[in-house]
Amino acid sequence: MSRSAAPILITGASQRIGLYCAERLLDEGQPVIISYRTERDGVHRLRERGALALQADFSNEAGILAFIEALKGHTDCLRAIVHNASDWLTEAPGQEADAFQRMFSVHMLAPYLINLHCEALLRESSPADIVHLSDDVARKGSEKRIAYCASKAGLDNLTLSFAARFAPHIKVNGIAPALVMFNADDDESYRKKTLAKSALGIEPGPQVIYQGLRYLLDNPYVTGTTLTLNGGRHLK
Ligand SMILES: NC(=O)C1=CN([C@@H]2O[C@H](COP(=O)(O)OP(=O)(O)OC[C@H]3O[C@@H](n4cnc5c(N)ncnc54)[C@H](OP(=O)(O)O)[C@@H]3O)[C@@H](O)[C@H]2O)C=CC1
Ligand SMILES: Nc1nc2c(c(=O)[nH]1)N=C([C@H](O)[C@@H](O)CO)CN2
Repeated sequence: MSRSAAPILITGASQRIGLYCAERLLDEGQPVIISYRTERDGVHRLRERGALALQADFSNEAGILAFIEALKGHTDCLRAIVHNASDWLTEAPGQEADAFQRMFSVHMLAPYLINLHCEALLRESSPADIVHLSDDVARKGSEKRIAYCASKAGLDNLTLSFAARFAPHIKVNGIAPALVMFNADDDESYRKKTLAKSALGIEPGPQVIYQGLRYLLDNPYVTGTTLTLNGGRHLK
């Protein structure tokens, strides 16, 4: 009896980019598992479309390990893992150490532990992929989000190490976007200033991330690479 298609896990898919990519994968008949931290309309929509939604908070080791255990209770194989979950924290006065710990946990410890504990599930699928969602800002640093940026730079390094460790069966790549989509509370001044930072000057929307994800999933000869999707921000 043929095995049903192995699911793709997208973390942090209750809204925005993760939700968009989960919906596109479902459109293609791809089974999807998501993690979410907050019960949002997007989670309900994905469940209605047949996705498995597992609640998880990656801000500490216990939450990450609890998610891994829950995931293994639902599947023994994975086509891919997309590490999308992220918190975009600034250094709030007096909260610096907490911010650093949370950024490290969500952007580095969670991908690290999930990759190590789920390697066997990925080896049940061929092809098999890991994709880390990073940030173009890791290229130059960020005075306003020091811990966020450092943790994304560390994530880029995890891409290199896991690509070497898991080859040839599992490909490991990253996507480093600059502005993809604004947040609802971004004011006109911020939007104008941000759009001016790239050569192309647009807010492209989440479809550009899905195009990058599709490329990485479909291409058998790419590993240890981080795709830059930044509108030419490095040219300004
Ligand atoms: N949007 C953009 O323009 C850009 C995005 N990126 C990167 O792309 C990815 C997607 O971006 P975007 O869609 O804007 O991301 P969001 O800011 O919408 O975050 C995605 C999800 O991460 C989840 N999350 C946050 N903290 C935790 C935690 N401690 N444990 C578990 N889940 C958590 C949230 O879950 P919940 O809502 O359920 O609480 C949220 O829905 C991110 O990695 C981001 O850094 C990079 C550059 C630009
Ligand atoms: N987790 C998140 N990371 C990032 C976000 C976001 O909304 N959530 N947004 C950005 C910005 O778009 C930035 O690239 C331009 O202002 C970066 N990371």
